[in-house]
Amino acid sequence: MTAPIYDRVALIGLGLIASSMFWAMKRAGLAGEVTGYARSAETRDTARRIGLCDRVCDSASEAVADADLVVLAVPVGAMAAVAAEIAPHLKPGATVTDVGSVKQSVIDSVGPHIPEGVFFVPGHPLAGTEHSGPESGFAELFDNRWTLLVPLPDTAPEPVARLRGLWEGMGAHVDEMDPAHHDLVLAVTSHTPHLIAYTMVGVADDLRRVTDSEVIKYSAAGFRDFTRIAASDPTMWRDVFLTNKAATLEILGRFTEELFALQRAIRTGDGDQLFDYFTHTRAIRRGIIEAGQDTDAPDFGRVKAGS
Ligand SMILES: NC(=O)c1ccc[n+]([C@@H]2O[C@H](COP(=O)([O-])OP(=O)(O)OC[C@H]3O[C@@H](n4cnc5c(N)ncnc54)[C@H](O)[C@@H]3O)[C@@H](O)[C@H]2O)c1
Ligand SMILES: O=C(O)C(=O)C[C@]1(C(=O)O)C=C[C@@H](O)C=C1
Repeated sequence: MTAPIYDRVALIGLGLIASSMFWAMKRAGLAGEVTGYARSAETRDTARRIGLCDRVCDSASEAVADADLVVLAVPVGAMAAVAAEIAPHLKPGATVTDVGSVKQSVIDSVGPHIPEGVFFVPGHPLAGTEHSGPESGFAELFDNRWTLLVPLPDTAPEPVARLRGLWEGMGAHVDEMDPAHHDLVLAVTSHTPHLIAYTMVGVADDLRRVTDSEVIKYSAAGFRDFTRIAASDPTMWRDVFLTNKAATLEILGRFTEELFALQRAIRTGDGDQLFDYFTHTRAIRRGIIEAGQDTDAPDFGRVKAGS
């Protein structure tokens, strides 16, 4: 057990990420008292029942009063309203952070509500599952995963370093990034892949009458992964695409160009083009594993051994 990094932490929104943070903070003794608030009474009741948070409050203002760290863990589209609601109740010297999947829009919509004397350090843990709600969290979610902090240029270093310490204590590796770069990188690695998964599952569903239930019965690993991802929370993902519009449209444009090129290769029977393309992408995957950037990968040992 380490000494607490923050005496009082307030979690606003009690879903997958907030509940995982609570269990991870408790695991390592990183916070004194943790208060929590969620909009629905049902979620607050569930939180009380499962011991999520030391104190579940019936208003956001009560939860943040006297907190040294306030974590906004609601869908990106709800961040601004929550920030406006808590702003008058924040303690001078406190830090407000968020865990939203998009950063520029959170900075633009939350930033103006943060009072003078309160620090705002946006963040994003690159870890999640397709599950949501207060019962979906677990202490190990952030272990060995990245969290990106996106501090504003004029933020003092101390609150950033302290928040970094919290994430490291919860098991994460931490890096800093500027918001535009964050949003572009995530459009490639997370947002567009989710859209592709949603689309592929939609296509399979359209064909349901033709394929009967075979799509599910004979589901190969690739499609099963798509269905898992496509089960993710609709509110969260609606907000991601509405708020990271430019970057996802840019990546989708490039994606469809590549897709059309492959479609043409299939139609014209250009096996060389298909083979070269797949050889190239296989090399990218192997490069990631050889660089030790995905040690969780099941094929880590095999690729390392050169098979
Ligand atoms: N799920 C993931 O994989 C993942 C990963 C990293 C970051 N994120 C981001 O973390 C944030 C939370 O995601 P999650 O997966 O924990 O979601 P979740 O759906 O599990 O939980 C969201 C919580 O916010 C509450 N809420 C919604 N609107 C609210 C409002 N206006 N006021 C107060 N509470 C409100 C909900 O009731 C719920 O308790 C999102 O911004 C998301 O983009 C999610
Ligand atoms: O593992 C999953 O289920 C996720 O989708 C997690 C995931 C991702 O795309 O990697 C989803 C959204 C986030 O903002 C961060 C992580």
